[in-house]
Amino acid sequence: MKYFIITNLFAGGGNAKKVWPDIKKYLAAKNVAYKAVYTEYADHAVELTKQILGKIAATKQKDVVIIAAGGDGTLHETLLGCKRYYEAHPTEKQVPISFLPIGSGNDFARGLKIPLKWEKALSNILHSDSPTTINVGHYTDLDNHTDGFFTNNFGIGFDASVVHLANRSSLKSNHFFGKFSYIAAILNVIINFKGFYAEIIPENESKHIFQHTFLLTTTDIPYFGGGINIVPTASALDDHLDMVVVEKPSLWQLILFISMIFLKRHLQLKFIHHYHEKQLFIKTNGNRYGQIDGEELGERTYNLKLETVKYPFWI
Ligand SMILES: Nc1ncnc2c1ncn2[C@@H]1O[C@H](COP(=O)(O)OP(=O)(O)OP(=O)(O)O)[C@@H](O)[C@H]1O
Repeated sequence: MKYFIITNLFAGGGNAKKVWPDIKKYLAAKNVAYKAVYTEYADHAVELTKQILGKIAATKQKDVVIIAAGGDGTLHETLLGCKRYYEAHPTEKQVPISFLPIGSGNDFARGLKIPLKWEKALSNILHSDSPTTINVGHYTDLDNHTDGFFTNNFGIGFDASVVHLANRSSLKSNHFFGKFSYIAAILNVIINFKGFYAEIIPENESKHIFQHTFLLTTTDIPYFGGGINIVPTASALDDHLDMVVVEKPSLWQLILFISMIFLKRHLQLKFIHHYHEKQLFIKTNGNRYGQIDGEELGERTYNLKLETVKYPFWI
């Protein structure tokens, strides 16, 4: 087996850079055939993936795996690179994606029970002998006819506003104070957030309308936001997506919501709506922040179709 490793040394607030020399030593000690490439800017992993797949096809290499080594953002870009490459080359055999979690949140690893310790995760990759089909999230923007994919979640509202604010915080780049940028952003959003209008159309159902939406997250895995178990029953192995809509809570409802998350019983609360569907449509009014796999989508309105599509993973 040969491994192509797409490495984001900036993942995990410097953690990836710290552990990378040990990962290389581990691979050398086990005589693993691999080639590592490094991301040099945001979105670079998409291009690197396409280039690697092009070379694999041109040299007719078999028994190859692409490993995304970094955080969920690096995995997201690697999946996008693969999907875009095979859209252009539909007859080629799809190379499986593997994930070495050396980022910050690592929600995909938590969701798929990939060990968070890199030694164990890498050992599992090297001992795996066949691909597993994962149903990743796929969205189509019905307004501008673009599309994209997500391994974890697509969030509109609260979670996306937190990602947006935290990314702009002067604390974020500090290795020690980085996590406080999220706490500060969460408090800021809780105080200032205004609920927004959203329409949800589950498969074969009529429209559900929410006038004051706080959180509208579609997820393929149980976790979001770096380990928050938002839908404990979600699974990337089935062909369904889970959506959680939280109506703007009062302070006591918010406290109840957070407490119930720890007990994994928050989905029973009256102001929380849970959907488990093969296909969902979302329409929102007013500009709102969006996030996809923890990466910012900017501020806009949404008119989306959401479903799953398959891709082979090496986990
Ligand atoms: N050389 C680079 N310089 C700056 N940004 C980069 C570079 N390489 C990758 N990036 C960007 O870094 C961002 C974060 O990467 P990633 O998600 O892998 O790590 P993380 O945020 O630490 O982990 P997680 O998403 O699991 O919390 C991504 O948006 C990616 O595009």
